[in-house]
Amino acid sequence: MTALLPPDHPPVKKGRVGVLLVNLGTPDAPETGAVRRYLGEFLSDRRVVEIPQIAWQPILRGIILNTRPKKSAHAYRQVWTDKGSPLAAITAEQALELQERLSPGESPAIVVDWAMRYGNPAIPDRLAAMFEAGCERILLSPLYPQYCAATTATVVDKAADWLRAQRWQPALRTLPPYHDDPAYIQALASDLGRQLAALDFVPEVLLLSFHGMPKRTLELGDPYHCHCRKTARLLEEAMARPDIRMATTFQSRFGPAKWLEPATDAVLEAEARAGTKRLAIAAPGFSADCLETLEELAIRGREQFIDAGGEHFHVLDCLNAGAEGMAMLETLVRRELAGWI
Ligand SMILES: C=CC1=C(C)c2cc3[nH]c(cc4nc(cc5[nH]c(cc1n2)c(C)c5CCC(=O)O)C(CCC(=O)O)=C4C)c(C)c3C=C
Ligand SMILES: [Fe+2]
Ligand SMILES: [Fe+2]
Repeated sequence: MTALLPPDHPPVKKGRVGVLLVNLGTPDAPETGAVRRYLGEFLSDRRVVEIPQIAWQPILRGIILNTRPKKSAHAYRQVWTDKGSPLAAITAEQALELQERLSPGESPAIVVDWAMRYGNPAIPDRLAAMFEAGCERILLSPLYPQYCAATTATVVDKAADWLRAQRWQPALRTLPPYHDDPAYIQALASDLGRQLAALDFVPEVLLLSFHGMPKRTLELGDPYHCHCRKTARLLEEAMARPDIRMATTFQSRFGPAKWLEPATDAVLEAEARAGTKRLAIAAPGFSADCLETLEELAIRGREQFIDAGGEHFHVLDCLNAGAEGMAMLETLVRRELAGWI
C-alpha cells in the first residue's frame, strides 16, 4: 500500500468516539407539575400524535394536560425509586455498564453516555457534552429493538435539530433496529428462560406484551407492528417451550382511536375468564422496566387477571442492565463502531 503520510509524520490521533444511549423519557419527579411538563413535551411531538396540531393542541392543553398528569403522577409514585424514575435509573446503569465493557478507565477512548428523548438529560445537552469531551464520532443508539417513527425516528430528529445548529459537527451514526438480531433474540430467550425457571409456578400462558400504537400508523407504513410480530415469532422458536402457550398483545392504549390489537388488558381478562389460572407476561420491546411494565402490567395487569379468576401471575423483568442484555448491547454497539475504533 502506498503510504499516505511521510515517514516522519507524527501518528495521527483520531478523536474519541461517543455512544449515546437514548430511551423515551420520564418526568423529573412523580408530581403533577413535572408530569405535566413531560407529557406536554412528549404529546406535542408530531411523530407521536399524528393529527394536525391546530386540532390537537386545544385538546392537549384544554383537556389532557388538565386531567392526565394527576393520574399519571399517582402511577409514577407507585414505581419511583430512590434513584428516581426506573426508566432513567436503569438507562444510566446500562450506560455505566457499557462504558466498563467498551472502554474502562479514567480517560476512555470511547465515551458512553445516556439521554432521554423527552425530559432530562436532554439529547442536545449530552451531544454537546460529548463533542466538548472530544468525541468527533458519535453512535446515536435509540434503545428500541422495534423501529417506530414515534420512538426511533424522533430520537434522530432531535439529534438532527442539534446538528443543524452546529458550525462544527461530529459525525453521526445511528444504531439500526434490532428486532430480529440473533444477539437480541438469544439474550431474551436465555434471560426469560432463566426467570421462568425461578418462578414458583409453571405458566400455562406467556404473553409477549409490546407497547401499542394507533392502527392507522401501521396503515401509513410504519414497520413497528411487523417488527413486533417477527420478534415474537423468533423468540417463541428460540425459547423452545412447547409446554407454554405464547401470545402477542399490545398495551398502553391512549385516546379514542383504534390501536393495535389484541390489547393486553383485554387478553388478561379473557384468559382468566376462559379458565387460565397461571400466566406470566414478558415485555420484550422495552429495554428497561418503566411505568408501562411496573405499573400498567405488574400492578393493574395483575388486578385484571386475578379479578377475572386467575390465580398465579408474574411479570418478568426486562433485560435492563443484566448480563444477557449488556452482552447484547455490547455486541450491537461494537458492530456499529467498526471502522471507528
Ligand atoms: C400517545 C401516543 C403514544 C404512542 C404512539 C406511543 C408509542 C410508544 N411508546 C413506547 C414506549 C414508552 N411509552 C411510555 C409511556 C407513555 N407512552 C404514551 C403514549 C404513546 N406512546 C404516554 C402518554 C406515556 C406516559 C405515561 C402515562 O401517562 O401513562 C414509556 C414509559 C415512560 C416512563 O417514564 O416510564 C415507554 C418506555 C414505545 C416503545 C412506543 C412505540 C410504539
Ligand atoms: Fe408510549
Ligand atoms: Fe401506560
